[in-house]
Amino acid sequence: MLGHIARRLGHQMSNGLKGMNLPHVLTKETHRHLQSPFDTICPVSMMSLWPFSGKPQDFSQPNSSWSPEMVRLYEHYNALCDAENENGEKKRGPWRKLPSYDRTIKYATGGVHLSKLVQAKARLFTRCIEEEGAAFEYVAFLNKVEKTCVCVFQAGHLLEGAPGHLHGGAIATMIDTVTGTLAGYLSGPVMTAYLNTNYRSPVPLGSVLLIHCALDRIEGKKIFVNCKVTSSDESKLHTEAAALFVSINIGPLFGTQS
Ligand SMILES: CCCCCCCCCCCCCC(=O)SCCNC(=O)CCNC(=O)[C@H](O)C(C)(C)COP(=O)(O)OP(=O)(O)OC[C@H]1O[C@@H](n2cnc3c(N)ncnc32)[C@H](O)[C@@H]1OP(=O)(O)O
Repeated sequence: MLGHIARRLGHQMSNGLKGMNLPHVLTKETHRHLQSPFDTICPVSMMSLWPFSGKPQDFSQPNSSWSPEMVRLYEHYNALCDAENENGEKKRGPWRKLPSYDRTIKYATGGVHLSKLVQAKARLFTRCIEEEGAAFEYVAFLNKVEKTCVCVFQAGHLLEGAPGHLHGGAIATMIDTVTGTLAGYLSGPVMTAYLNTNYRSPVPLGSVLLIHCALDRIEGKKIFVNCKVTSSDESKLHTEAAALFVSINIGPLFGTQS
């Protein structure tokens, strides 16, 4: 969720801080890191790099643990990120590959709840196991035109629930992550209000899955997103979900009142 805040703030920066009173939203330390020149419009993929002080590692790149099926699907969706115009020139396609880091905003205070030590050690849940291939290997692609997001997910051996099969909580975690990512890209900072999950068929550990999410509707502060988890060839339905996200004021997350 904080990743969305970073992107949202990056967006606000590139739009001349319209409607956002930064001194009230950000801590002094965070504010110090906003000195980088963000007055030019940045593509979404670049915005998400901000406000890290160094270049963070993008964990949604292929590594040696990715199965041939995982790599094939990655390449398939990656190819959709580029399109050609009528002159055969390359232009941006409707899809964007979303980068994925192991933490959210480095300088967020975490409100009043987190000690400095906890803040320094905080890691995004889905990226907290360092061994490649052991847990959540995934890459997500966003289609802003269609308001959809697809994630290619390889379920590692540390995610066992029923013997030899993927834990339902791990599936829900990925659904929350991908639906939350879509809601966040469409509406800015959000929190999950509910995530209704129906498990239709078990997932063998090591499987490669497709997680398809689509915007259902937006009603004021509420963003409704549907999701389907299928086998990589889409022939088998594993899980269905419906999620509600509510737009939030990020002030309290940064330790300010509003
Ligand atoms: C994929 C790779 C990329 C990875 C990138 C990294 C990102 C990872 C992304 C990970 C993502 C992970 C993300 C996470 O895991 S977020 C962590 C899990 N979620 C939480 O902890 C949220 C806790 N709850 C809250 O904070 C509040 O209750 C929220 C913010 C949700 C609502 O606040 P609040 O209560 O103050 O709301 P309101 O009074 O303004 O009401 C607004 C409207 O909403 C309706 N409503 C509210 N609740 C519900 C409900 N349960 N069912 C049905 N409706 C509900 C309500 O009736 C009203 O409707 P209306 O009367 O206006 O019609």
